[in-house]
Amino acid sequence: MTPSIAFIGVGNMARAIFSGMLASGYPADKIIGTSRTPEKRDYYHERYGITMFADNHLAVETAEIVVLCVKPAQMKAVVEEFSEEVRSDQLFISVAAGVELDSLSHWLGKPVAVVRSMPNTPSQIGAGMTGLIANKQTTQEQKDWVGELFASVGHSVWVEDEAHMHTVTSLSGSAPAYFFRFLESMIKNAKDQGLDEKTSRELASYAMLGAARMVIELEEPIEQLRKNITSPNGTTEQALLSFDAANIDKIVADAMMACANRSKEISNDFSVKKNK
Ligand SMILES: NC(=O)C1=CN([C@@H]2O[C@H](COP(=O)(O)OP(=O)(O)OC[C@H]3O[C@@H](n4cnc5c(N)ncnc54)[C@H](OP(=O)(O)O)[C@@H]3O)[C@@H](O)[C@H]2O)C=CC1
Ligand SMILES: O=C(O)[C@@H]1CCC=N1
Repeated sequence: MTPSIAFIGVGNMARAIFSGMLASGYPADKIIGTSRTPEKRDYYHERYGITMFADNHLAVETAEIVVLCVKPAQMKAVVEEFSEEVRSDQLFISVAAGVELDSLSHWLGKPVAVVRSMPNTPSQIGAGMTGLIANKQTTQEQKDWVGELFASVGHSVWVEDEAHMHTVTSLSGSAPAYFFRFLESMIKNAKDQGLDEKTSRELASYAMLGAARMVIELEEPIEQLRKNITSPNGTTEQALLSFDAANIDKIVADAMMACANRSKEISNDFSVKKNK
């Protein structure tokens, strides 16, 4: 039987996941969301047909699976507030950056299955990528179910070491924003060169999609795929020389480390272990 699933805190990430689930056939009457804002509750109910509650207690009481989608700084207060309602047969999935399994388990107040995930917003169109790690209370059956849930909105990988979730955040969780930022720069330059916005957007985004599909679908080294485009003394070579002159490896490494380090800071700020 299809389990009922509650999203606590419907914002960008919750919407990306449940709209991907709906598109892949998950019944709307099995999806609950919560928000403190009446207009948002009306909007999500009307737009997606899901049940929207103001009351997190009611959502947790009603659901078999609870997906925690509030901001990291809100997580402790939100979880502790409904912890009385937590049942030991429920499964909790957090999407929050940096918030550790131990902290979530502690705030939930009883031994219960908890999965920490790091999804990304392309889940909204079934093209998500999610990193996952489970606590020891999570059964293989529950892990399989979580795998299926994230498979319905894209792909997922399990990691063994929770420290790797910082890397996952910097590599796939936040990464769509890096690519959007790169596209924004490319489109801006194409417009500066005289092309219109719509044509520039289409050309740049299909080039990005095509490149990503080649990496995924052809089992060739990425370096070789790059070399195949780079004619000696041709046009691409000049662009790549310009990237190298600006030290692209350092630019990317600095950005990814800044992201991963922020994830570590969030972990430290909310860690039950470290703040005992
Ligand atoms: N956006 C992304 O790309 C990704 C985000 N994440 C994680 O997802 C989580 C949410 O991020 P995001 O969706 O971007 O943030 P949003 O601000 O878009 O969504 C959070 C939502 O939580 C709701 N909320 C806050 N407090 C409560 C409460 N007490 N009860 C019910 N609802 C509440 C807010 O709605 P209201 O004020 O109406 O209640 C808000 O819409 C974060 O922990 C983030 O780390 C993870 C991976 C990627
Ligand atoms: O920026 C953030 O904190 C969230 C987590 C990963 C993507 N967005």
